[in-house]
Amino acid sequence: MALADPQGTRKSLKDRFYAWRTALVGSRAFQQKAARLPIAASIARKDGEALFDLVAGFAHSQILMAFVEFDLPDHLRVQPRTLADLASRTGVPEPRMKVLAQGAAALGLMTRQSDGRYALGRLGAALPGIPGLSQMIRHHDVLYRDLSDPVAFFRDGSDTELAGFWPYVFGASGDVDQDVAATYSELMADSQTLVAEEALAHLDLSDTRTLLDVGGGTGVFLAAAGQAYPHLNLHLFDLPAVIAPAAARFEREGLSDRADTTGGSFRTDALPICADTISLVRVLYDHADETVAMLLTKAHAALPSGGRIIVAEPMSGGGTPTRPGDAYFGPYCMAMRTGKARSANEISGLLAQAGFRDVKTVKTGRPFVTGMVCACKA
Ligand SMILES: C[S@@+](CC[C@H](N)C(=O)[O-])C[C@H]1O[C@@H](n2cnc3c(N)ncnc32)[C@H](O)[C@@H]1O
Repeated sequence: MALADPQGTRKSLKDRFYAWRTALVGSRAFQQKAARLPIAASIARKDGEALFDLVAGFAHSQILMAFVEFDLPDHLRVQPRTLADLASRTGVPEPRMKVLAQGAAALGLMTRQSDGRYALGRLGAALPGIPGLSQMIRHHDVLYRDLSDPVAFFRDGSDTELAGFWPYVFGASGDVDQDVAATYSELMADSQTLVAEEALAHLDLSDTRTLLDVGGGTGVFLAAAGQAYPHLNLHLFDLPAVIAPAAARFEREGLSDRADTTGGSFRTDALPICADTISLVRVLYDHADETVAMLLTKAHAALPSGGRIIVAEPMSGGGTPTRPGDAYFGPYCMAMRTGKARSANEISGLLAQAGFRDVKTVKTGRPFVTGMVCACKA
């Protein structure tokens, strides 16, 4: 049922209920009353804590950054330590180290023992074992600066530092300096181990003869696929400046007799016709819709009939926004200035538009590592 509002536009009953609920929850008088009622008080307290966590989130991230920068996981790896010990190991004055250690303990990175020494908490102990995580935290200084003026960032954001950190996405000709390529490839390779693990846990490649990984970087995903499927032929396509470490990796891992690389740019070159499955791991989210549409059309052309495409990358939650997809990868991709975090539905739409059929979203166990959408060429 729709009712007229004072401006003359008609509001649905749902919208009127929403306006009433929003005014009520935002009213100080209601908040004070709710704080005295048993169930409402517990909801209000939880909401208050959640809001405060959001308010303080940027300080939490910087405690995490300091925890990593001061190598605290390493200093605490073998034994708990006193503040004086940590202070002398890091060059941080003891009273300041106490503030950091207390903060890290509150966040689960460290714990404070009854003898006053500090140890690694479960999260802090896990961190060094997660491939690429410390490097990822370290490179956040760049995004942090880009977000330091969020009003300007969301309004315009035309001059972001992160875009310079990942210059390859601008390379229309695939023209990228070797040293620059090495810096980003290393970070990508470290973190790709997790992505490969997650993707392969939810994929069956037993029927695939040759897997072409487009934008495959230094070959971590292909090498992991090759190790998991001894019959699989591997082919990597990436910018010429990027592929040399992939060939070296295949050699090191004893995969060279069934692995090949092609240097080129998917913006200007056709994709090699060699595979019955093409994967795009963390590639689409770097690019605008037009580039993605063009790339998927090239992938469609390169596949035989019945061939398969796999898109694996962190995704927006779409209709159900998620913290990793929408409150991290969304702004991150916007700071890159060329791409965006898309939902599985948006990716499915782009795949269908490129001619793919049987488009399916694959549910992964750790969507903050990667989501996945697969489709077939008819
Ligand atoms: C975000 S990285 C992902 C690398 C790897 N798939 C992973 O998940 O670690 C994007 C990759 O796409 C490659 N790439 C970017 N533009 C490209 C282009 N025009 N042609 C081919 N590869 C490109 C980059 O060199 C880079 O290796």
